[in-house]
Amino acid sequence: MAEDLNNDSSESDTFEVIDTNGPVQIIKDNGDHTFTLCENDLATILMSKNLKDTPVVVVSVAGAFRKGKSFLLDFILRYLTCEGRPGWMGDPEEELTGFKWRGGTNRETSGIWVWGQPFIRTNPVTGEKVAILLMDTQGTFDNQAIVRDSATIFALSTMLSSIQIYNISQQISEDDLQHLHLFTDYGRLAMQDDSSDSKTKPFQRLEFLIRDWAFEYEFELGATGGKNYLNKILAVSENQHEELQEVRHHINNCFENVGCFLLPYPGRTVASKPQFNGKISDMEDDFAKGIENLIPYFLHEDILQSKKIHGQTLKGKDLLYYFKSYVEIYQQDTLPEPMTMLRATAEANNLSALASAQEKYTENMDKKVGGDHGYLNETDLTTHHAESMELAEKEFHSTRKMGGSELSKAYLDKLEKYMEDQFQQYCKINESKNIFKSARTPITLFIVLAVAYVAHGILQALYLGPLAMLCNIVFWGAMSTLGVWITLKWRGEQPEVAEKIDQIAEIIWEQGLTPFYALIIAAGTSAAIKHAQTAQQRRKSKTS
Ligand SMILES: Nc1nc2c(ncn2[C@@H]2O[C@H](COP(=O)(O)OP(=O)(O)OP(=O)(O)O)[C@@H](O)[C@H]2O)c(=O)[nH]1
Ligand SMILES: [Mg+2]
Repeated sequence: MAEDLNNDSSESDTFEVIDTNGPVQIIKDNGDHTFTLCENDLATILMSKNLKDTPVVVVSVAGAFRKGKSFLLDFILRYLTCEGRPGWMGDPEEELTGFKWRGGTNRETSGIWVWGQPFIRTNPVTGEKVAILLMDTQGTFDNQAIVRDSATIFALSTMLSSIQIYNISQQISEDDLQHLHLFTDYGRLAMQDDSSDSKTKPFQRLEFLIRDWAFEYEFELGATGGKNYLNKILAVSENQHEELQEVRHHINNCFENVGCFLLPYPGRTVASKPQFNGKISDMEDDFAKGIENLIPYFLHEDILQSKKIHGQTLKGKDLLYYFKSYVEIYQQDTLPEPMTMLRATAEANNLSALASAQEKYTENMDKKVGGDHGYLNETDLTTHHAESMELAEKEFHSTRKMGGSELSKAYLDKLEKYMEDQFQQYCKINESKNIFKSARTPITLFIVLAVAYVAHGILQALYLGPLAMLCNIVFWGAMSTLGVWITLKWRGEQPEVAEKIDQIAEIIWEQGLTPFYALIIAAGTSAAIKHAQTAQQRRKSKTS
């Protein structure tokens, strides 16, 4: 039934030939929270003669770090290598090799690895010939990873596998479900495709694998106990909190099939002896039996299903394309940042404090500078802005927030920037209400034409013909500009031309009329003072 797959690179001679006789890293952790696809190495495997046009079954193991994922994959390897024949578990004294695994606290697997030699099988039920590809992943939440790293690896392995084995220690906690929710949603986001039918589930098969299961008296070991246990965990009831219900609905909506297998504790040697090298003789019998039952449950030829995306079966060459495009999506900045619950809550707190502080500012500004109010002089406007800022900042500080002062400071800066921007808008609105200012252009033009008219008359009387002519030109120039301005304003056309006229009028006003106006005011004031002094002197002399 099985065929040996020899990598024939004749059709892939654009790739540098690599040794595919063992684990091959296909996604590299760059150590700076970014990942790179090892395209050449992946292409060497997926574009090989036998795999390129063969539907692929991708078996992935993902979950928290240091929980025996690579160790399990090495037993899957033995099963596939022996084609599942009796005794496939091997010699009880044989060392366990394949994907690298070891004890200790430091992470072993980094990025994503696949076994370089896929296994060809034919499903006896469907007659479909498929190639099985084993995928080992970096554990989530190791001490070097941020949430995005874990989410990226988990999401990529879920998106690109047909069986995702979610490896969990001891029992399924709400935490495990929340993480699954976050990671698969991160995957679903990257997979979003307008052409896809939103009713089709994005992922195929999810298998919870519970290690060190200790409650055999409640749920028996193996797939049956696992199924019952999972039914209990994923049950949705009306009196459950909305958040719990949502996670459960999400899992059901994301995966076509969900299963669970309960595996017992492997014994102290496996769990904590540094000398342990994977010998079956060092394992508890129950555990070895569990492994023996578990792998056919996952990989029995009858239930093998090739990888499908949007309903389309993927062959080796298609999988290469999807790897490239999905990794690329995670390398861009277009996806939202997945966050820890604490960070997300803290950001939500700060955002809501920011929103209410912004509201406070606009509400208070509107009291004096809003649409219904008249023009406010510059000093009062600035004072009112300062008061509103103070009120808004007080509002921001009075809201309780998680995340500490550093995060809070970033939002306070945003608030200040918002208020400054808003203030500029308020200044413009206020300016537009200044009737005198809006009448400045016609007044200026009118004064210019009046002065030119009078000057023309005087200069003509003095026989200064050329100068009088110049005044005449200024008069008609000002008159027609005023006509154009009034027409444009009235019809609301070509505002840029009207604006240009306003600017010219402004210059004439500032340069010519304002000093003249100041002169008149000064002269008027000094005349008034003089008049008052004379009147006072007269009164004094009368009384004496
Ligand atoms: N308690 C317990 N330990 C196990 C089990 N299976 C394997 N181990 C031990 O777990 C340790 C880690 O095994 P690995 O396969 O390297 O774990 P991993 O999850 O791949 O680790 P990372 O690659 O670092 O994420 C080894 O010492 C194994 O002997 C199990 O079912 N229960
Ligand atoms: Mg590992």
